[in-house]
Amino acid sequence: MQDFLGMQLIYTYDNGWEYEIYIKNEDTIDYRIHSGIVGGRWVRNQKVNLVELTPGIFKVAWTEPTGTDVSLDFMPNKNKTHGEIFFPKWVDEHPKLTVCYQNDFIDKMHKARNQYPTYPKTVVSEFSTITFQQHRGINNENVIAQAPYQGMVNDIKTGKL
Ligand SMILES: C=Cc1ccc(O)cc1
Repeated sequence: MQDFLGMQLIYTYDNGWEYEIYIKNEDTIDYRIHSGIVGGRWVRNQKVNLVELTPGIFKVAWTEPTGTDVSLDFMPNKNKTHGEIFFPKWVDEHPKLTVCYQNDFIDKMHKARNQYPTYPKTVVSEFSTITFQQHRGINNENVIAQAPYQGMVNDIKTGKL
């Protein structure tokens, strides 16, 4: 578990969506979405349930202010993850409403999830390939500290960021 805490990972789902996550501590993540239907969205200090299922394999699961539920399995030693994402109907219909630095728009997310329909949900079930991983220490506020931009992943991978 100590190896996983503090990790920054960038991974591309088989459907092409590119995500970045920072495992900030034993119950907190930050993440950034680099591409996909909600590309541009980023979130800090999301509370999660994090468990080590078996040595080297981790599950991270949470429910978001949007009503979206997420359960991710990380296999860092195999450069693989698997994600189950349960989108309420409104996020599927209005994905761009969620594209923001969510921490500044929690009230807007709560209003939208009450105002728009939840059901039927859309479940996205995808494997991904981890293309980058590095240890950044626990509770490092500098890992995910700005909005995603075109070319950011390259800047991270080449050490410019
Ligand atoms: C909806 C959030 C979300 C964050 C990370 C990830 O891999 C999938 C979904």
